[in-house]
Amino acid sequence: MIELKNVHKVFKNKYYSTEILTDVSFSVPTGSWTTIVGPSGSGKSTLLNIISGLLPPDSGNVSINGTNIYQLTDPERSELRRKEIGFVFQDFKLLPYYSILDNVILPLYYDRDKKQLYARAEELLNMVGISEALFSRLPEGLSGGEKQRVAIARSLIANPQMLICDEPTGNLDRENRDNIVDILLKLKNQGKTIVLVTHDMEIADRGDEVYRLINGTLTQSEVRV
Ligand SMILES: Nc1ncnc2c1ncn2[C@@H]1O[C@H](COP(=O)(O)OP(=O)(O)OP(=O)(O)O)[C@@H](O)[C@H]1O
Repeated sequence: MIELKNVHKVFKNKYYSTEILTDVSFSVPTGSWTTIVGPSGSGKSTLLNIISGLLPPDSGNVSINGTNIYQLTDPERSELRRKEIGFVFQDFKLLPYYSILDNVILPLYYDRDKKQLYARAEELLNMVGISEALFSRLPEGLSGGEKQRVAIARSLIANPQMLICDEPTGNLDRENRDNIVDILLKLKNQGKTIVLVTHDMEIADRGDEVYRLINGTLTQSEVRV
């Protein structure tokens, strides 16, 4: 369960002060899919960064399974992030000079048995529909949809409970988008908790809960988009 209570965030320096989140409270039950929509610049990525322990709020609480993540030390928070949260981004963020298989194992490269790690990576790549013929390619040899499927496999390498997805289908055509949505639904049905930001109203409709972020606050969408 992810819980945010009265989260407030201002970006400021000596020239400006911009209040991005005024008072955000919501919770995401374990094993559910929550979608966040909102205008460009409304603070959706900022909110994801706060939820995932990358950006402390100015006030308010963020807890994951009852632990206030900003009361943890930095190393404890990094460890929680590494083990419990998988990330999927619009631009895939695959490393260009590593093979597909190596991209998938990289998050755990230094602390797991390599043989087991490669076996798990192969299993994950199979699960997202990437054929073995692609395992040794560099990312540049893949289509956008394939890259995103590899990125999802990478996000699962540590078997995290949560997936944070920032516009995961923003660079994809309709067919690939639907394919990624199907994979995410399958993961949700396996018990993963998904928090997804999108501009695509058709995807928003696939989640269990939809929130709109407008003027610094989050409101639950009463009518499904
Ligand atoms: N580190 C920062 N310092 C100052 N302002 C920032 C910083 N990060 C984000 N912002 C500003 O906060 C606002 C919200 O940004 P954010 O990226 O969270 O919006 P978003 O809703 O995800 O936008 P989009 O849909 O366009 O990706 C924007 O006006 C952005 O310029």
